[in-house]
Order: sequence, then C-alpha cells, then structure tokens
Amino acid sequence: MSLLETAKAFSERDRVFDAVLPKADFHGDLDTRHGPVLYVEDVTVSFDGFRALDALNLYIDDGELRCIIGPNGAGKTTMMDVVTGKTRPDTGSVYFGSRIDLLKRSETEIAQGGVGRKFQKPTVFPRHTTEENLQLARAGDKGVWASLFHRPEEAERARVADVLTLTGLAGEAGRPAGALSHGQKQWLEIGMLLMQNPRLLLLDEPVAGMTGQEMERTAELFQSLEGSHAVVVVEHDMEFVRSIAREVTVLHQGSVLAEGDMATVQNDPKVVEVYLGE
Ligand SMILES: Nc1ncnc2c1ncn2[C@@H]1O[C@H](COP(=O)(O)OP(=O)(O)OP(=O)(O)O)[C@@H](O)[C@H]1O
Repeated sequence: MSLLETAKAFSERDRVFDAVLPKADFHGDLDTRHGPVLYVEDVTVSFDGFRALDALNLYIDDGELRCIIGPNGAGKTTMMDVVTGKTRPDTGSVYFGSRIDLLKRSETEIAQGGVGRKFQKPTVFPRHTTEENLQLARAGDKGVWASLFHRPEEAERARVADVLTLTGLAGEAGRPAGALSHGQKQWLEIGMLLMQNPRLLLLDEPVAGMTGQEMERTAELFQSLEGSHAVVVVEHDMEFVRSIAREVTVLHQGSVLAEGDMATVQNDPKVVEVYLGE
C-alpha cells in the first residue's frame, strides 16, 4: 500500500482517524470504587417522537462481561451510540466511572479515554500484516505518520506480543490481514481495540458469520478479558450468549425488560413472549 493509500485508508476509518487527534486523557479521573464503570441513567432518545430509548437504566460493573440481547429495534445500537457520544440523549445521564460525564465529552475524547467500540463488520488494513495492524492501532499515542515509520519500543513490542497471544493470532503475525479468515479478522479488530487499553469495550454482534469453532475461540477470548476490561456484547446468537453469559440484560422498546443470569432471563415469561419465543 502506498503512503497516500494508507493515509486515505486512515481517513476512511473513523476510529483510527480519531486517534490522530490530540489524545484525550481522563483515565486519572476514572473512579470505579462504587462498582460500575458505566452508569446509564434515565436515558431517553427520541427520533421524530419515537422513543428508541425510553428512560433506560443500565449499569456495567468494572471488568464484567455483560451480554445484551433483545429483538430488532429494541434500542441496542442506540444505547451504544449514546455511550460513545454519537447520539446525544434528550434526557438522562451517562457516566464513565462515577465522575466522568460522557455527555460532556466528544466522540473522540470518549474513544481515546477508554471506551472502545467494535462495529459488526471488521475493518482492518488488508495489505498490512496482522502485527502492523496492531502497531497502527497505537497511533493515538504518537500520531499516524510517526507510527508508520517509527521503530517499536520494547514496551510496545511486548504489548503487541501479548495481544497476538491473547487473540490467538501469534501464528499469523506476518500475514497480511486481508488473508485472514473472517473470524481472525474479527479477533484482530478486537486486538486493535485492546492496543488502546480500553476500560470498557462495546462489541456489536461479534460472532456474526463465524464458524462454530471460531465462536468457541471467541468465547474463550472474551472470558480471558474479564476482570481487566468490562466487555458489553450485543448479540443475537443465543447459543453464543449462553456459552459466555454471566449477567444478561434484555432490552425491549428502549428499556430493560429483564436482567439476571441466563436461566432467570430465559425462564422469564415476558422475555419468552417478546424475544426468545420468536
Ligand atoms: N437515526 C434514526 N432515525 C430514526 N429512527 C431511528 C434512528 N436510529 C434508530 N432508529 C429507530 O430506533 C429504534 C431502535 O433502533 P436500534 O438500531 O437501536 O435497535 P437495535 O436493538 O440495535 O436493533 P437491531 O437488533 O435490529 O440492530 C428502531 O425502531 C430504529 O428504526
């Protein structure tokens, strides 16, 4: 890929492009002593009078793995849009830890301040190797141009090696990302988010299109992140949800219909009626 093409690719890739901008830092203010890393309280979002989120309350504990399920149109994507600053709610509050008001922060500040988001479709740089993709994801620390040409330092090399191991991609480090399987591309993209060391990861349908074996590997990956990163997984694949879920939140018509462990949620008649019974 020529320099020009690489630069163009960056401008088409919102998250990495964001990282070119001066780094926002509110890690020092992040206070999770009360438990949650994310507080969504009484949040309402209306589109032309239709309530996509309706007085939504959602709390995610620091380091927890949470699954969010719900029928189409329940408000799952809108919830992630609100947390990441893409959509501003009509009412309510959203806090990262107990002190950082995310509604006062820009999308860029939120992304750089420790909230990573992965959209459904993997977006990696196909002609760069797996390892280079991980190095590029660190661009925020030093600017894209510098990161394309700089020699990785010891600490960064170690971080890349850790993430390669964590994502099961150590054997693919030198392969162009475009040659990876669909599942491997998804892991690489999660790895790229991990390079920025997010405290909270929001993942939209991460196993869509994966083989059964890839799903099993993904379940292991998510479980290994537990404790060090809070991971919120929005997923329709119930078998996958069952395989990883501790706490499940069911959204319906923009608010929480049920919450609890998988067995509790699965046997809740309201949930069966609106979602699982489909
Ligand atoms: N920008 C918008 N303008 C108007 N309506 C919108 C907009 N964004 C979302 N909606 C509506 O808000 C509702 C909630 O949408 P959302 O995408 O959050 O649901 P979801 O739970 O993510 O659904 P899915 O499982 O299909 O992805 C839907 O009825 C959708 O049509």
